Amino acid sequence: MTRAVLSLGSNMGDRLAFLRLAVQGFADVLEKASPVYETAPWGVTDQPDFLNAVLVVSSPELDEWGWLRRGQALEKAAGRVREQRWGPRTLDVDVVTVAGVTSEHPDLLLPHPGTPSRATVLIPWLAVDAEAELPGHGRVADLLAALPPADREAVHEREDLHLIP
Ligand SMILES: Nc1ncnc2c1ncn2[C@@H]1O[C@H](COP(=O)(O)OP(=O)(O)OP(=O)(O)O)[C@@H](O)[C@H]1O
Ligand SMILES: Nc1nc2c(c(=O)[nH]1)N=C(CO)CN2
Repeated sequence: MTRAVLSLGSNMGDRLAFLRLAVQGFADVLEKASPVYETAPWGVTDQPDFLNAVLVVSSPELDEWGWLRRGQALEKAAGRVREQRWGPRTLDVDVVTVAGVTSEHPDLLLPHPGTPSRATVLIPWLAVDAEAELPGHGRVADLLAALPPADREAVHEREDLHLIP
C-alpha cells in the first residue's frame, strides 16, 4: 500500500482536457483532486502559461516505480514528445512524494527535488491537505510562506475550471 502526491501540468493544446485525461487515468486510485490553477511559467519563462493541479492517490499494489510508470504512460497518451527541459508540454506528471519512501535514483528522485521551491506544486497541495508535510523539508505551509511573494502571486485559482466535470 502506498500513498502518493502527484503534480500535473499542461501548457500546450487543450490544457484542461490533458489534466482530465490524467485524472481519469488515476480514477481507480484517486483520493483527492485539487482545484485547477493558472500559473506563470518558471524555468523557461518564454512559453505559455500552465494549468497546474495536484492529486493524492493511494493503492494497495503500486510502489513508487508503479506511480512513475503510470504517470509516464499518461504523458505518452497525451501525445507528449521529448522536448526541451522545462519547455512546453501537453502533460507533465511528476511524483512529488510517496509516503515513507526516499529515492536518489536519477530516474525517480523522491521527494521530487523541485518541490520546496515550486509554488505551482505547494499551493495546490496545500489546498487538498492543509497539514501536508514534505519529508525532510517540514510543513508545506511553511515552505510556501518562505517563497518570494512573486512566486505565490504567479499562481491563480481558476474557479471556472474543474478536474472532475
Ligand atoms: N519524482 C519524479 N517524478 C517524475 N519524474 C522523475 C522524478 N524523479 C526523476 N524523474 C525523471 O525525470 C526525467 C525527466 O522528467 P521531465 O522531462 O518531466 O522533467 P521536467 O518536467 O522537464 O523537469 P522537472 O523534473 O524539474 O519538473 C524522467 O526521465 C524521470 O524518470
Ligand atoms: N508554471 C509552471 N511552469 C513550469 C512547469 C509547471 O508545471 N508550471 N513545469 C515545467 C517543467 O517541469 C517548467 N515550468
